[in-house]
Amino acid sequence: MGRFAVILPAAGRSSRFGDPKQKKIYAEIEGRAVWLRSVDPFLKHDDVAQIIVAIAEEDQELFDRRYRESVAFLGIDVIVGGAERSDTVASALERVKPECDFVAVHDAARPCLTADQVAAVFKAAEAHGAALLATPVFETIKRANADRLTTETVSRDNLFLAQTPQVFRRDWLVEAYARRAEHGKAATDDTQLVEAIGHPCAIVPGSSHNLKITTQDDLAMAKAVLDLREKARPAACGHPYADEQAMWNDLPRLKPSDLFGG
Ligand SMILES: Nc1ccn([C@@H]2O[C@H](COP(=O)(O)OP(=O)(O)OP(=O)(O)O)[C@@H](O)[C@H]2O)c(=O)n1
Ligand SMILES: C[C@](O)(CO)[C@H](O)COP(=O)(O)O
Repeated sequence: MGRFAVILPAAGRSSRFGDPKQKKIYAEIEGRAVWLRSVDPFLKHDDVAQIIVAIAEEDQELFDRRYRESVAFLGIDVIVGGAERSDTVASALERVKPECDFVAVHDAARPCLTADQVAAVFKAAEAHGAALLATPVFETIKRANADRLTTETVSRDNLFLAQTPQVFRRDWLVEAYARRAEHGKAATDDTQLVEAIGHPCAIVPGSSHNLKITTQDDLAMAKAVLDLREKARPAACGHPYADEQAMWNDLPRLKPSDLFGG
């Protein structure tokens, strides 16, 4: 089995979140910060050897004050990120321990990831060298001009929405970052850079529930997802599903009474 380092980019500005008092990753859902919820599913995985959280320079004092004990207890390494997401990942990559042969990158702003999804994307990365969670595009895609008038309908065949975690052989990701200047424009995710050096990345089925918090609406949605998941837990209500993934697979066909009795 590989040894995995996990990088959580958490150094963004939350400019689209629209809350001047608090960045999205520090918002709390049922008393636990979004960034800590994003770390949680990795803590359950035996092959995780290191977790690195990269925060913004201006958040250092707040982070230390609020999370010093959690960080020490969980053995998390904290570093300062950069101006763009890829700068943040590049800095974190330099801190990965030598014994880690795979690196997972997961947005600190995706708090609804599950341990089963982590296990699936780790396994695919071991098999293919690189893997990411993604969901198929189900809606009709329009291209518009600057006046917001549609000009074209784009085929959605084989189109996917990229999520995180994105997991790579360490040597591939290091090479991709070493050559990122060749890429031309800023990469919005890490698979772009790995694809650019010639390595396809395997798609592992994600879920719309693994959403990235960008706006306040997304925070409300993440709260609803986690609330639903908490209520649907087998131990909480004694429904017949012992395995969480089996329950999620069946969810579209279930009646509320199957989950909650009555
Ligand atoms: N310089 C940056 C920019 C982004 N991120 C992180 O990358 C993830 C995805 O970025 P995004 O959702 O765009 O976050 P923000 O940059 O904070 O949001 P916005 O673009 O609205 O300012 C987030 O966990 C964010 O903290 C980062 O670590 N360093
Ligand atoms: C990495 C990512 O979450 C994959 O969907 C996304 O690309 C981040 O995008 P943003 O431009 O930083 O919001």
